[in-house]
Amino acid sequence: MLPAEGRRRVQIEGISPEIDGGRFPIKRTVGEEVRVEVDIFADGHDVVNGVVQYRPETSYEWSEVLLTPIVNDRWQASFTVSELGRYVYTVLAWVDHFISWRRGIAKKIAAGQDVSVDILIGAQFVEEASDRATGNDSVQLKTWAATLRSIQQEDAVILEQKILSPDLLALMNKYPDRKYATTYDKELAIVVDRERASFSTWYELFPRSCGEPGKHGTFKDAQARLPYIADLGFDVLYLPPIHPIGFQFRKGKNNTTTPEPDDVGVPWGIGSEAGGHKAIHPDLGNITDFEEFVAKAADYGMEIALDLAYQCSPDHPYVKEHPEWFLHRPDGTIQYAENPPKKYQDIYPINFETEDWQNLWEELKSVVLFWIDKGVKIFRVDNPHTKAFPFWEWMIGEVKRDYPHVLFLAEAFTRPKVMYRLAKVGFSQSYTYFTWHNTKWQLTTYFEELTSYPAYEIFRPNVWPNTPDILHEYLQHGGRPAFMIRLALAATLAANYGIYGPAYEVCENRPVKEGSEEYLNSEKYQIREWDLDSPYTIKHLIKQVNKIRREHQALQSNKSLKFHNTSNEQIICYSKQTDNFSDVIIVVVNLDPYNTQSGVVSLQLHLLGLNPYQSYQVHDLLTDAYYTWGEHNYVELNPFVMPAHILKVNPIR
Ligand SMILES: O=P(O)(O)O[C@H]1O[C@H](CO)[C@@H](O[C@H]2O[C@H](CO)[C@@H](O)[C@H](O)[C@H]2O)[C@H](O)[C@H]1O
Repeated sequence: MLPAEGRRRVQIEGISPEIDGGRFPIKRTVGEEVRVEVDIFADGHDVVNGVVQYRPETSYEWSEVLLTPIVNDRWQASFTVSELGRYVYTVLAWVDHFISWRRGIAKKIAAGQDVSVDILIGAQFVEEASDRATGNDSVQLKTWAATLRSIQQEDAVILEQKILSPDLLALMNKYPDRKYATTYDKELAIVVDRERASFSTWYELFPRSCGEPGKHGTFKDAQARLPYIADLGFDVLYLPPIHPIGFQFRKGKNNTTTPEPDDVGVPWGIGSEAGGHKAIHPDLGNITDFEEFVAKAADYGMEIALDLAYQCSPDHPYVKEHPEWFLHRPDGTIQYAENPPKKYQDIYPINFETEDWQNLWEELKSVVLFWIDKGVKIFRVDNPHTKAFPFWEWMIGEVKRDYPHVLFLAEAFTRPKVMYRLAKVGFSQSYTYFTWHNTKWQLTTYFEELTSYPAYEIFRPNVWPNTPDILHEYLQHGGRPAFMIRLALAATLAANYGIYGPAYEVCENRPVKEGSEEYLNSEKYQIREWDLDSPYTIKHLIKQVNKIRREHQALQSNKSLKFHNTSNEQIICYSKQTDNFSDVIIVVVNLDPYNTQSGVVSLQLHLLGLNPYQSYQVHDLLTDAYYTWGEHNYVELNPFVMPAHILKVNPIR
């Protein structure tokens, strides 16, 4: 069968970014640039030309930006996304007969050949363009066509001046002949989020631990903690589930399955007679208290992130009202949830293969809409990898269509492909393996992967040195210096990071038993009191580091992250900078929490916009010291004093 149009000679291939053949969108935040690269070429020697077309998905009008050649038939163009929501982009390319003609005639003139017929051909192209143009441009092009026709072969100077005039070229570029243009056969999507998606500083807090000693804390008590958390410089306050907690199979302190009558249970064991995912734990307060809490947090510049844990305690109303949403075993019981080797005896997982999946999906979506209505704009999603991918793609897509400012953080610690897929189906941010990566090699290779194509386009890392589930042995054994080191790394390697506090700032390091990553007397199972004024706390460092992040744009994105050589395996060095080098930050960290380490860091100065033959000044934003640096620099860091340098580069002009 003949193609509908066989005269489209340009081939378009190798477009980037394009995720899985265009199946998934890339991610950007408002005001960010999208750089598109593509191979375009045609048969023969004709010159090709092309544009990247882009538009918000809801608009019918394309904007265009001209592609420029890089090398070897590879072209590039960049554009900026300025609105929240989804955009699409594609490529259009054509054989440019005018530019091909111009290039050919230039060579012939240079070789002194007769170009009288070529001039007439060019005039014809210009005339045709005048028909495509309107207004003054059309008049000008007609004049140009007449001028060309009047040129005599003998007028060598005029010949060159007129035919090769940049003004004529600019005018012709406005009206190319795209009759036989090739359009890339896909429109590729972009999800454009608000800035907090790419730069955020999280603090995880159990509100029930904010009360008077020995009493269950309320939202009102937690409200009193807001100035402290805001003062430390956090802008997202994440609360573990705030719903009623079940009684059947409730867990006791330290994850025992034999609770005392006064044990408070685990917040993730959601649902009791008092309600399910749309209810508030009666001991925390009521919906009005919650809304007040959200508003107060906003007054302190913080957003509340709510935990979205789609699972039910055996007492959850869904278990009675929708038994079909759970998988019943032949004996009629429901298997409790697991994330091997962890056992969650107090919760039932939802069965995403239920016959009634449409109603289930709608109900789960309604949970999100319910809390959006109460002022929540960020959801930290518990264990998303244990729920079906099609559900997430649908639910997040639906929610973001109407509420494009809403963000979802995927709390999945699982296989890399699964984690990336969750990001592709819509999660705005993702937890990472940072918590377990402590060596220079691990950190370098992992962050190089996260900041390279294609991960960079889809996966926004949110790194946590600790969580209520993970007290890494590095923190267990490394003492206060270990907490300082991991904080400095998290806050500077990734634009999104968080800590589980106050356990972090008070350097809580006792595991439930040797070899376990679980905390002793974990706040997941009991109310805890924390000494926020202990002399051991690292809150001053946290405050300082968060201030540095806010004041330095270089640290608010991951895209420029580059690692530099160091002569000592215990010392890691990396840099970040803004596109125009207005803000350049070099970070050096001693990874050894036990010993002073020293060595030489060798910087790739061209990556930092610095002249390799000139020294420059660095200002340590942690200690306020100044040093004069060059390409190779000696460093010495005592982890008991300050295990890191965060250096602002001041070029000497
Ligand atoms: O499975 P993950 O390591 O990703 O952990 C997340 O989900 C767990 C289940 O929701 C949650 O576990 C906690 O709640 C369970 C249900 O109440 C309880 O059985 C577990 O003992 C408790 O750790 C975990 O905190 C969350 O981060």
